[in-house]
Amino acid sequence: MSGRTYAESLVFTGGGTGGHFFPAVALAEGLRARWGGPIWFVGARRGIEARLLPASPWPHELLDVEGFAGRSPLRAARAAWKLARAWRTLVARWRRERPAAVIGTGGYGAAPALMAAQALGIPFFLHESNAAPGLLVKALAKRAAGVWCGMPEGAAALPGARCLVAGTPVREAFLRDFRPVAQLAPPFRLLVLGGSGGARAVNEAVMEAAPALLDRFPDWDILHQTGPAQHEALSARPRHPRHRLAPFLEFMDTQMEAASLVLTRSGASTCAELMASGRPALMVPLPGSAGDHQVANARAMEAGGRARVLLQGPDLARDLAAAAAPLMADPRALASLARPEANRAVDICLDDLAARTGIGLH
Ligand SMILES: CC(=O)N[C@H]1[C@@H](OP(=O)(O)OP(=O)(O)OC[C@H]2O[C@@H](n3ccc(=O)[nH]c3=O)[C@H](O)[C@@H]2O)O[C@H](CO)[C@@H](O)[C@@H]1O
Repeated sequence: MSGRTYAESLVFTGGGTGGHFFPAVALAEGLRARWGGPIWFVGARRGIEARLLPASPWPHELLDVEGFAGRSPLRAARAAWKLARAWRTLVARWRRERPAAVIGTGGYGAAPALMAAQALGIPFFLHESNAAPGLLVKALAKRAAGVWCGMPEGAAALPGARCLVAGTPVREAFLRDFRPVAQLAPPFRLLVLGGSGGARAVNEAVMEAAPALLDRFPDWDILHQTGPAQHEALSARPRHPRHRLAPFLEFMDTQMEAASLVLTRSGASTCAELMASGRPALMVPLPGSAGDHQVANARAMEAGGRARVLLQGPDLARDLAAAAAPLMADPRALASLARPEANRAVDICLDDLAARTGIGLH
């Protein structure tokens, strides 16, 4: 994509996980409908974006960078060196081809572009989905032209920044009416999600609990997203004939629409998509996520009457079967946990972008 120029473009940067990449896709899709100028993506060569951007319509650049969190000193030093090299490359290019603004949705892949924008005085915006902001957002928030937060707790954790509570943007496939849960007919579907990378503990627990649950509830089947890394090993194991596995689900909106109940981790994008599609959830937050934000996300869903929360303990398979059984026993009663709410985050963020930069959007 190096034949195209960054000049006057809006650059989206974010990734590593889907939770950091898909909000950028959602904002870019919304922007495309309201602006005729060039749009770019900048991400990491080893993030989820490296798999998804080549098949997308977006011009993009993938940088050789890696994360710092939890690394040994040696690997952290290598990550710092790669970050500096990617930053220098972008600064050199953007001096000649100056973008109009840069929008970062977090993750290590967003660091070089956001830091390059800061160095060159290009206005930049941040989106933080979680209740507890990530490292990069904390480091850059005060210098950002605007910080768009998924939750009020995120804004409260960033004093001195120009925060706006906008919600978490969802892709345009989620900006529509969904068939109400109460209208679904047998076979009812339990959709198991582990976030963009899959969830090892949830996978193990579901493999163990599924046979008895499916025998007990003959009206149900299970579609289980394992994550690409664990798919092959899990596929080789015996399982119930109504238990299907998939490494990654491409059309998450239609998969959610077909589900009567979603058993899931509580990453911010998944929460936003469950709200938009009005699907009831049994949430098993990732233990030990930064600032315990997955527990905060799940509790917020529960407080909104949209989910039950199950904290991961030593016998997750047993706990999960005990929590799922009463929900599966009465699928129509699940409708009381289904509270669809239209997602307006894309427009809220883009209106702020227009107001703060003067970029004309229709
Ligand atoms: C382990 C980890 O670090 N998780 C974090 C990561 O979440 P992670 O990327 O796992 O989770 P999220 O739930 O936020 O987002 C997942 C996204 O991937 C999509 N998807 C997922 C699976 C699939 O098969 N197909 C598909 O399209 C979902 O529809 C959703 O848009 O970023 C989130 C947002 O900062 C955080 O809240 C999570 O704590």
